[in-house]
This record gives sequence, structure tokens and C-alpha cells, in this order.
Amino acid sequence: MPSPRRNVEVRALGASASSSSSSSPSSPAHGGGRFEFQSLLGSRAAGADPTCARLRVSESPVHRRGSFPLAGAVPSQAPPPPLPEEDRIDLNPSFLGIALRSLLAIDLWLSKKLGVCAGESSSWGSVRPLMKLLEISGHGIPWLLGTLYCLSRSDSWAGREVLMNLLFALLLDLLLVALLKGLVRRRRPAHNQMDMFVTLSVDKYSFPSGHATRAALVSRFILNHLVLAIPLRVLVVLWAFILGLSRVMLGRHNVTDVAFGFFLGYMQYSIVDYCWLSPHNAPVLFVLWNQQ
Ligand SMILES: CC(C)=CCC/C(C)=C/COP(=O)(O)O
Repeated sequence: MPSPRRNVEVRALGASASSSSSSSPSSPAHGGGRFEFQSLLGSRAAGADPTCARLRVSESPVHRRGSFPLAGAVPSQAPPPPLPEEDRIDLNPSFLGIALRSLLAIDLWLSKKLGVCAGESSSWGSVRPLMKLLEISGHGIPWLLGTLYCLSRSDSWAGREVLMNLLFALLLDLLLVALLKGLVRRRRPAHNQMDMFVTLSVDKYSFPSGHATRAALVSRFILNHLVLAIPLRVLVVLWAFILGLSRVMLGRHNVTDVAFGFFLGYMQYSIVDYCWLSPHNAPVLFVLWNQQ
């Protein structure tokens, strides 16, 4: 079914044809060839640039009823149909659209400002080695290897249960972050140097920050399952926060990558807690591990 926009355009063209020539209905000028081609061109342009298409329609004689030279010659013409919804959205961008664009602009600007360790020659370039050390403290490999090592050394059921769940949490995190990075495909900031310690192929993308998800997940896990003195608890939270900040300072991420990473990591812990593995609901896992 032709769209209302094309209807208007074809009608306008047909009307101007009758004003400029007296060709027969079968002639190309009456929709057989030339004008149909023009209307096709018009609809193609509409696909490429809806604003142009809309301008053409609103400038067409049918729309400017008062100035249409042959207005009296087509008395039976119905008023043009209202513009489709998507056209109105183009002209009146939604509040959400404006808010998202503004947030993105602020994000890029702030991330660039905070990227003070992005290179050796950056204003805080001398702190870069320390930031890279922090980067390794939140990397997936040390956490996975450390958990596996502790599991192999653990001699209590309770300890094994906690470590088994930490392993599950770390794997879930890797999987979800890889999935999201592959889906969103947001490029890392232009000022980032890709000199990271062991990466996966999806790590060329930046949303969400894998270090931020891990920092939030692991710190929430530790706070809930280890009995720690208050100063140590504060240290765990500080580590997570500074690790997130260091991602932006190193130029690896934009602020929103890290903010969403923290949120995702926090939620991931809720998933792990909900699906908590124990010798009761996953006996196979624990028996298999014991046999090793
Ligand atoms: C190779 C393994 C096991 C994990 C990769 C860890 C990694 C390099 C994540 C990327 O983190 P950002 O998204 O914060 O840059």
C-alpha cells in the first residue's frame, strides 16, 4: 500500500502535469513513466533524508493550498492525510532522545578530560605505571587463577562452596560482558593506547567495562562472604572505586562504560546469590571437585 507521503507527492506531480501540458492519460506524464519515476526518486530520497522529503511535500502545491494555481481545477481532492508518526518524531525529537544525546556528549567530554594517564606524555603520565598495576589487580586471569588455586588448597566444605560460587561468578561476568560488548560494539576512546595485558577479541570494545563489573561483583562478594574488619571493608570498596576511575584515567573507557559496569557487576552478584551453588542443589559439582 503506498504510504501517505508518496500519495501526496504523486498527486502533486499529477496536478502540475495537467497544468503544464495536455498530454493524454496514457502518456508518461500521467503516471505512466516519467512521473512515476519521479515519485520513486522522491520516495528514495525520503529514505535517505526524511527532512528533504517532508520539505518537498510541504512545498508541493497540494500542501500550499492558498498558492496552488490550479486549486479550483481539482475540487474533489481530499485534504492531505496527516504526516505519519515517524515524520513528527523527526521534527520534534523526543525528550529522551535529547537527554541521551546530551548525556553522550557530556560523557565524551568528561572522559577526555579525565583521561590524564592515557599516554606517557599526558599530564599525569608519570602515574600510568601505577594505574596499569591497578588494571592487573582487576584483570580476569589473576582472579580466575587465584580462585582455582584457593579451591585446590581449600580443605573445608564451607570454603569450597564459597570459592566454587566465586568461580561461577567470575565466569558469568566474563560471559555477560563479552555478550554485551559484542552487542553494543562501542569503540574505546580515541585517546586509548591498546597496550592491555591479555585481552579477548571483544575487548576492542569498551561498553561495559569488564574491570568495573568485576570490581563491583568481587567486592560485593567479598563483603558478603568474608568476615573482615571495618578498615579492610573500606579498603575493598576503595579498591573497586579507584579501579573504575583508573579505567577512565588510562583512557580505556568512557565514564558511562564504567558506571554501567559497576551497575552490572552489582546486579551480577544478585544473580549469583540467587543461584547459589551448594552441595544440596549442585552435588555433582562438589563431588567431582572432591575426587580430584
Ligand atoms: C582474558 C580474560 C580471562 C579476561 C579479559 C579481561 C579483560 C582484558 C577485560 C577488559 O576489561 P575492560 O573492559 O575494563 O577494558
